[in-house]
Amino acid sequence: MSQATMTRNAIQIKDLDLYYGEKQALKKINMSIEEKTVVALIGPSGCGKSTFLRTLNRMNDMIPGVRIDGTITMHDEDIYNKEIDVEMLRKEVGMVFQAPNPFPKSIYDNVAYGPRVHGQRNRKILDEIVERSLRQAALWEEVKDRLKDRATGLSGGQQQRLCIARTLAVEPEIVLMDEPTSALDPISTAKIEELIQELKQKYTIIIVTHNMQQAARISDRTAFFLNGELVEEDKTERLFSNPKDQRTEDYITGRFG
Ligand SMILES: Nc1ncnc2c1ncn2[C@@H]1O[C@H](COP(=O)(O)OP(=O)(O)OP(=O)(O)O)[C@@H](O)[C@H]1O
Repeated sequence: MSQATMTRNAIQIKDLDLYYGEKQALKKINMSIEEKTVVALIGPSGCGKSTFLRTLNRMNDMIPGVRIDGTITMHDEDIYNKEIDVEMLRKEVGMVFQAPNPFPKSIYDNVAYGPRVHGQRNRKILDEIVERSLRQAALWEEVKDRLKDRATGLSGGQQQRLCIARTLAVEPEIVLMDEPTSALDPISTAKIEELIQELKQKYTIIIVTHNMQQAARISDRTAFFLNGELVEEDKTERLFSNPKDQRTEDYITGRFG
């Protein structure tokens, strides 16, 4: 097989069940996610999209009463294995949240935060990481002359790109995004969507979105969730033009949701 056609899974999910106490929020989810693709998770409110996203870097571990069965494999290792270092996992699988949440620090310190936590103290290397990450997040030109300014003074869209830069600074393999544009205006949303297209050359991106048009615009594959089940997962174009399951068809044509 030639290099160009060789694909590798970034992460593989097998028979995943998740319970919040008695309530089952994810039911036997099976999915393989290829590296360097954009995967959109869609479905009506409460269907389990965010819960599923959070299982991929063990963010649900922090919620009391959560029980998880099944396996999630990255590099041939189950990320729920007791020996896994969860901090390292979250470096490999970064996350960007719905509302931009920069730390009340300078722009520079926000981006340098992760590398510093992981032991990087060399100023020159930190400078390089900060510039590279801000460039990757398409924010460098806008902030290069005010890196010492407080991040909270940036616009919402700039703050969200800063949060993306902060995630990229530790060189993750996978970036999880939970409705990253829902708090942004249309221009900022367009910038983030464009950025996601750039980022997939280097990263695997898994994004929860309420917006089907957004899923259709930016993702290679789309997964439709309903009541904790993964109903259908396919190439985005195919899922929207020729869904296999009646429930997917009903959802994408707006019969419920
Ligand atoms: N911390 C929690 N404790 C108990 N139940 C929860 C918790 N978080 C989510 N749930 C429940 O799990 C189900 C799935 O929720 P989840 O937030 O994953 O759905 P979602 O598809 O992301 O919804 P939305 O689009 O509204 O964000 C819902 O029934 C929700 O009430």
